[in-house]
Amino acid sequence: MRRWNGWGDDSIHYAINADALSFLQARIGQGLPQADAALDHVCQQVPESRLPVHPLVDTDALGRVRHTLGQSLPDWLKMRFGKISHFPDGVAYPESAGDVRSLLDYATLHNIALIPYGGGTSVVGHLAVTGSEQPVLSVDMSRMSQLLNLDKEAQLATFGAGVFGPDLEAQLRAHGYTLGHFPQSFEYSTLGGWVVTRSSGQQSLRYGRIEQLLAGARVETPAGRLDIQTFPASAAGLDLREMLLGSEGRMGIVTEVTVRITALPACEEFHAVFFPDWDAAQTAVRSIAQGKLGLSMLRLSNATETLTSLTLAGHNKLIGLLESYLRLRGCDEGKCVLLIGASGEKSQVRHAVKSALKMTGQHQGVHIGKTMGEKWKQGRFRNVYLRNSAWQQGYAIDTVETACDWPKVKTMMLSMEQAGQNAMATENEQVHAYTHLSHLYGQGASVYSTFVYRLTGDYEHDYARWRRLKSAVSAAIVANGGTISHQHGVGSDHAPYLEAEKGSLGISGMRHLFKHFDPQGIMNPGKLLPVEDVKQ
Ligand SMILES: Cc1cc2nc3c(=O)[nH]c(=O)nc-3n(C[C@H](O)[C@H](O)[C@H](O)COP(=O)(O)OP(=O)(O)OC[C@H]3O[C@@H](n4cnc5c(N)ncnc54)[C@H](O)[C@@H]3O)c2cc1C
Repeated sequence: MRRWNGWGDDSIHYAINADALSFLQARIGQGLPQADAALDHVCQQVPESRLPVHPLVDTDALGRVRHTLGQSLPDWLKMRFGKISHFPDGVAYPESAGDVRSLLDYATLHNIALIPYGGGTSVVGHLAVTGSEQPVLSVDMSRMSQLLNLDKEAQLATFGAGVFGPDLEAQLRAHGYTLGHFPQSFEYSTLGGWVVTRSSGQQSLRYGRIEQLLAGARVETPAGRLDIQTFPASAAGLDLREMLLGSEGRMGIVTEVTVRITALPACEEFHAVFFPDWDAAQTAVRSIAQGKLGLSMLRLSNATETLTSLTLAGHNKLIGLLESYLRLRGCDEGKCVLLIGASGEKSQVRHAVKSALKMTGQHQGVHIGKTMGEKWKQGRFRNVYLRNSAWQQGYAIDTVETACDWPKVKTMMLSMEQAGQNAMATENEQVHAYTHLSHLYGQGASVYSTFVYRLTGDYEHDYARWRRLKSAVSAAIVANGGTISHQHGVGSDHAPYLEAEKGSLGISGMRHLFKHFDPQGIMNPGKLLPVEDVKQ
């Protein structure tokens, strides 16, 4: 069963090996294992629902607890410490666009705030119940998950928006296709969620971000139904897909999505290349990205992330042998690992990998074959479970990400890590910070930093620590000319930083757009734009 206060299935445990634990203890100190609040106890805190009766609305406490929060660190703190101050008043599970329309009419009539709920994997507070006089209904889309149409000639597939990643891929695979969208949250996130948060999958270099995969959609808004038609390309004025992408549930509820699919690749390979230092590695990946070689993935870890991954991998002897070999080839302390993925016809894959390896070779890259890349592929959705095990050992793991142009990438990486470490230095606490470039473009790259630090066991204290680290790293992103999010979206946690990026005219344009579709301001208030903005 899905864990209510952490990541994934509660029968899956992925322990941190003893060496990795000692490594962490040596860097940031011994963790303080935490006792979690019991689900029963939290259910008892759920207040009486303020919702009028509706046949689709369920007000039972367990369902409301399960739909209260997402997966950000502050969400975890609230769930683990049992400190949830606001719950939705009910949950609805629509099965058709007609059900969604009926819920919108009900919400409009009774002035109820609606929070569309996909898979609940948001890491930026998209699902938070803000707490006001207005009752709140969570609309869980998971029952709208069918493949509704498959046009093989145009390579388009239409799904109910609540379809989860594995189900979507299984339905396509049965016909020989893939969407190729694999965010790390793939197992528990949904197509509708991907669209409205502008998600990016690990193999976006081949398949594109969700922006490129989205062909059309059906959205039920308080003002009526919006059908966004599919065209291979169009010069007919503004592109309505762009209004939906990144709308974070503020425009309406997406009920159907049509996506561009690709025939399943005949061949897929993941290779690993080590570089002696960051500068050589960054120059190599920039050249590869700008060379448009037809790869599916490039993922470059900095030295600390490389060391952390090797330690977490276990297999001491094998890693020891690998490190001796790398040392002989000039990659010692400071080495950085690059994973290279390629998918397609065998000849395409061979050609793309060969060209990439030629370029890495020109920048002192040492190719070590496919084993490490294949291991990464096998564990790519399992590694997330480490967040649970780290928590049990008394450590918090948080991530912050951005994207910026190539000339800013290295400074951005160093500034983000430093900002996170400085934020904790006031308490004399150490932060284990490391970074990778997760998505690479000709113009620049996403910069994705992870911060591991100790929990104190006190909710207020841990929340204040998170707030301080998040603010410091976000300020560093803005100061260094990055976007406040490359792939996680805005939600409530990034909303204060949006104006720095869009400008006041841009923000008021968004405000007016949402008001057009949602005149009463009932759709996911307080996310993306502060609540009062929409009502102006
Ligand atoms: C461990 C982990 C790893 C992650 N890795 C990645 C990654 O690699 N790439 C990436 O892009 N993101 C990643 N994320 C972030 C998250 O998975 C994405 O933001 C995802 O797109 C959210 O989808 P969801 O279905 O879970 O949406 P939810 O979290 O349920 O909702 C997110 C927002 O979308 C709205 N929404 C959801 N469905 C609909 C709908 N049908 N109509 C209207 N609004 C809707 C909600 O109201 C909310 O505002 C990760 C998160 C975690 C926890």
